[in-house]
Amino acid sequence: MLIGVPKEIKNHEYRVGMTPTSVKEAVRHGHEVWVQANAGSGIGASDADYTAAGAKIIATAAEIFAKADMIVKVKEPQAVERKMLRPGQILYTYLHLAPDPEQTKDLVASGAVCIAYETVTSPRGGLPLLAPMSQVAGRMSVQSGAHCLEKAQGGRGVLIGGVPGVAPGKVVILGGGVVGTNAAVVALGMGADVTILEKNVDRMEELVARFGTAVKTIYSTQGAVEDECAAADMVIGGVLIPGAAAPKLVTKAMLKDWKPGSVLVDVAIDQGGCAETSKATTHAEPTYVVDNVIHYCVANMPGGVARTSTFALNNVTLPFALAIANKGWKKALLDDAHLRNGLNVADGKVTYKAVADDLGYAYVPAEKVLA
Ligand SMILES: NC(=O)C1=CN([C@@H]2O[C@H](COP(=O)(O)OP(=O)(O)OC[C@H]3O[C@@H](n4cnc5c(N)ncnc54)[C@H](O)[C@@H]3O)[C@@H](O)[C@H]2O)C=CC1
Ligand SMILES: CC(=O)C(=O)O
Ligand SMILES: [Mg+2]
Repeated sequence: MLIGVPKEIKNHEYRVGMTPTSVKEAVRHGHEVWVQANAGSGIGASDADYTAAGAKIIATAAEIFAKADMIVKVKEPQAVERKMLRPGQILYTYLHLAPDPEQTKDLVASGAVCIAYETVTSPRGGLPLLAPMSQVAGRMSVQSGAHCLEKAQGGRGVLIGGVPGVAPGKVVILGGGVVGTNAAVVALGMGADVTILEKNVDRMEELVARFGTAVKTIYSTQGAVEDECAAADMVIGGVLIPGAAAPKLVTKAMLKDWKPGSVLVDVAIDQGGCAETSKATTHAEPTYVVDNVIHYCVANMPGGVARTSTFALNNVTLPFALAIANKGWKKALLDDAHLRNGLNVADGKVTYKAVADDLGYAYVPAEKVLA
């Protein structure tokens, strides 16, 4: 199979779909890999590194999209990339379609086979191709939020860990999954006062088993969200209903009760965000203020630490990329129900129920497209 790796073009997105090591592995399995010139420059991988791994360096994305059987990316295809997709071409990347009707419309129109990293599942539960980026974003969220709390950034002027004699800042984490757990690791490491709001009782038991009494867990209701967030210096949004638009836990009306200069880091923004006032921002302009609350809503946070993120992502995406390339997408998806859960759009049909429901498309199960 001819695998194509274009350079990412989203704002300040420095990750790349395949590392030289991943390319070498694909070539070893008999595949041809075309990598766009400079695609790896953001992670310190040169064209020479890719050539040494067996890739062919191609000048433009257009040439890659025109010929490749499978496009391997990181971020959802931007409008100019969507125009280049071809019927039957495989697109393997993050998509986050539920909050993105424009992208969904274009992917349906393209006739391409669109496999979303974020909905592939695992026999052990969870979302294995989302998890490493959630680990990164969760850890980064506290680092970014702490920076926003500095006065020069418009923040409250609170040092998140406090000092002897002065209480630490209060960090409230909405959702105790991968983002939430990793945010807690860093917030606790910095000495913050940490509370996690969660809906899943088993998950709360796991959090307590892991962190002991160092974190407080509270069952997530609207009242709990109101009370805890109003007392917080930093709120981190890490809720998820897989594939669906994020639930709006924080209403605009709630913000008037929040501390002036407090910060909301809405990591869930790639699924639309968990606050009514959240809208996606970029690394170039990561924040804006609503009702004296700083909003940090960068939809590709891991792109900011592209080296760590690219290697972490490739660790989990490569085995499935090889399965698709070795067997062809239909057999790979028929053989593996968990990879099949990644199929969001194929042959002009929406094959992921939450996306179809949220955006008003007819839902066609993946099994029907594969029949
Ligand atoms: N902005 C960015 O750059 C990045 C964003 N993300 C996003 O972060 C979000 C969270 O991802 P993960 O932690 O991997 O998901 P996860 O599935 O591991 O955790 C989500 C948690 O939210 C909980 N939850 C659901 N509804 C809730 C509610 N009403 N109140 C409290 N908790 C609730 C679930 O029980 C679950 O434990 C996703 O939207 C993901 O796409 C992930 C990586 C990077
Ligand atoms: C998960 C995601 O959206 C990202 O890593 O950018
Ligand atoms: Mg997005």
